[in-house]
Amino acid sequence: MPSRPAAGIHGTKMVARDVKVFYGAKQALKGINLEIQENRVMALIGPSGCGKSTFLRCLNRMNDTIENCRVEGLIALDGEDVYGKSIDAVQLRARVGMVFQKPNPFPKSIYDNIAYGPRIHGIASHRDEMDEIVQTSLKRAGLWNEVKDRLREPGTGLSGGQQQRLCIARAIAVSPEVILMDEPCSALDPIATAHIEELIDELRENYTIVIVTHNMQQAARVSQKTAFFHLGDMVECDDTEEIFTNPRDERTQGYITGRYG
Ligand SMILES: Nc1ncnc2c1ncn2[C@@H]1O[C@H](COP(=O)(O)OP(=O)(O)OP(=O)(O)O)[C@@H](O)[C@H]1O
Repeated sequence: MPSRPAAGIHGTKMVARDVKVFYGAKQALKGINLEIQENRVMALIGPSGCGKSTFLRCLNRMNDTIENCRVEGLIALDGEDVYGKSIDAVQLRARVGMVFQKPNPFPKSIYDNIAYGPRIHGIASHRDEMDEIVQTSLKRAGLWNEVKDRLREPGTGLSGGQQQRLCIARAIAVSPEVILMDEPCSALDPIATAHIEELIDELRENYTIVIVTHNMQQAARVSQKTAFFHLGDMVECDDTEEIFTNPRDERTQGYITGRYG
């Protein structure tokens, strides 16, 4: 296996500058500045309600779908403002895919769950090409061997852990550059969780990953960078090891030692 690139040589994939988010009159994010490096996993941690999911949803404009939500500031992908007028949110979400807390396969076959995105984005023109995409996506998500003989069966018939890997395969099928994961293991048992964590580690060779997690061990296991959020602020962001062994801010220290949150 080729050795992983050393820390520090990863380019910046996404940037947040002074990002503020409001739900009606209530401010949920107070001016977030963050850089997300490519081919790395960034974990977003912090007490419930601090704004982790809100921030994650800014990165692929999922907040657009929430009626009273307003976003200010800059979010850039490869230097381009994702809220810019020329950016189509559907195309953006193909580049910045998302996996949710609860596995949410479509009520379709395993095959069609994967083929759905490539179909609507016109990615495959022939059946053979689509078969190839389905197979590659399921392989990358570590699910192929378990489902290759039942591709026409419903995705909802899989176990929870398999369904989550199906959702990851579905995200991968449209060749995203960034994958956002919002507590992807919280509905899974420890074995399925270990499987997803291994997968995340493999996926970072090809994708940039941002994961929200409440599980501190998980953040420590899967991420190279960690950002700690508190009451709508991003308090500190550093190498994961540094955050967990030598945090600079006492709020981070309080959270990782379990004093609150
Ligand atoms: N759709 C919404 N409408 C109104 N307020 C919202 C909405 N979504 C989130 N909020 C509020 O914004 C703040 C941040 O919420 P968010 O879900 O981003 O936090 P979080 O850190 O992801 O929390 P958790 O860890 O509990 O999932 C909270 O005060 C929450 O109540």
